[in-house]
Amino acid sequence: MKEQIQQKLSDSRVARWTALMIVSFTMMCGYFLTDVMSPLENLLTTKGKVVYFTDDTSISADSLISKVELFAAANALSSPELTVEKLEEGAELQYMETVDGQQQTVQKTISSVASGEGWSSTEYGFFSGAYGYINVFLLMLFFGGIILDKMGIRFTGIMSCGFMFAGALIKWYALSTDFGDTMLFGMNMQVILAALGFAIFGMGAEITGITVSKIIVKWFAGKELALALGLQVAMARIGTAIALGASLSVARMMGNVSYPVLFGAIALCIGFVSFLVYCVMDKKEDASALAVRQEEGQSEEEGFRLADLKLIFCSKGFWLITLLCLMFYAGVFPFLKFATKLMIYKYDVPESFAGMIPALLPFGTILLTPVFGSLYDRIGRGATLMIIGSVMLTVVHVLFALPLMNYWWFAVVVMIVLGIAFSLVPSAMWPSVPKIIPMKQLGSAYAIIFYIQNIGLAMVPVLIGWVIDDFATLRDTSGAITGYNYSIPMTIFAVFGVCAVVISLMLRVDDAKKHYGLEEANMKK
Ligand SMILES: N[C@@H](Cc1c[nH]cn1)C(=O)NCC(=O)O
Repeated sequence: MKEQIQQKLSDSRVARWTALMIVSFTMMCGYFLTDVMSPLENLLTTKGKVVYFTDDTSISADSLISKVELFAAANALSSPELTVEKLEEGAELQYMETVDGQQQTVQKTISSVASGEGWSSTEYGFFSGAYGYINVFLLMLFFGGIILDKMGIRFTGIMSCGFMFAGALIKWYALSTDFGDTMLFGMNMQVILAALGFAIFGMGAEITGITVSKIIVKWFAGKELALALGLQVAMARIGTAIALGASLSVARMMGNVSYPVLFGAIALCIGFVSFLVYCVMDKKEDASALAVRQEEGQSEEEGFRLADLKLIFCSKGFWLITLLCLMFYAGVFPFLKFATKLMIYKYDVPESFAGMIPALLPFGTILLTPVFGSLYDRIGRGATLMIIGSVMLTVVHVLFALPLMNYWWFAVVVMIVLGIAFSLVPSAMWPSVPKIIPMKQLGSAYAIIFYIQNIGLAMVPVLIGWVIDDFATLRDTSGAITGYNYSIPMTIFAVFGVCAVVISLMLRVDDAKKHYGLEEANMKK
């Protein structure tokens, strides 16, 4: 009789790709919630109601009312006695507007009205950075990695999904509640509570992120690892793209910024259930791996010891990857938080389309990240891919900073280039970590990288929000905001790009010396 050879569940193609799809779906829901507020920056930073017209222009309700009344008075028309309540879908209004430097009478029809929250750019920056506050200041990501290596994938994943969901609910509650003028720490209570929710969500999202990375390495090591990591990132980017492309329309349709968050929380609930399904597969994988080890007479896998962290901390290659991650992602994710408003004020894109241009970036990466991942699996050249991506990031931000080519199509082209850069670096960076750090310490290694990365995700939006308020906001003599000059904020993003280029070059040199294998293919022939 032929002897049955024991196999691990992950040796089955169907099983490992199914596991990948399930956990990637959970991550996708998390990424949706991470960026769901980015297209709402203009709405959040406008006070009172915002009126959207059928020609895709928008204006604050107060400013519209005074324009309509001024027009009626100037033309001896009976006063329309317009109030905010009367501004509703379908209403037609006439007033004077400056078109190409000339005063013209315009007639517009309202398509929707949504409530602005009146936040300052500084408050928006504080809120956007909150994603990383608990991770960084309470060292939760660092502990999250240790919990992952000590307590295992199932416990950590369920815990972190729970945090994501709880944080999303708090954020939704804050945005759907009117706190009046209640202030806390010099900021509106709504901003503080929404930031708290986002901080708890961010802790959950990051710990889920390292858990999912470890899951993929567990199922795909020695197989299609970079492709699998690339596909997971690609699915996550679908979440980002939907958030950037659809969030404003949902807020406009429902009349309030809280609804996109509510939809995200519902999606996350489904993502949580899908992670529970994965846990069943994970248990079976562990049982089959144990049976293989027993059959082959191998001893129990050695557990994680705190002392093992020394190996991580002493690796120069690890620190270079970590710093590259900090600089590269500081130039991308925080940029996305401000990109929609950049499109409105620098490239004159109507607000209803403005989110579509940043949404091109994750859409491009959906295809390209797995393509570059598969390239890395088969051909190698990981360090080179990271250098090229970092150079592209720098060029893109320099182009955004320069006061030239302020055409929407140019913004589209530049955003596509950024999409390529944003595919190149992650598809090479994440699969490079297991080449430097062994599996046993991988949870902690990813956690430390994410920890340092989160310092950028937490601080850069705060910095940019403050810079926009103090150095980029253009005002008329009465102090009213007339526009924004994005040169300084975009120069700051370009500096992160330059740092990423220098670090990726150093990584390439270090790889040549220490032979991590970053330039070699991942797949064993
Ligand atoms: N640590 C995450 C950061 C993040 C930001 N938004 C959602 N997650 C990360 O780096 N993920 C890998 C990636 O390339 O998205």
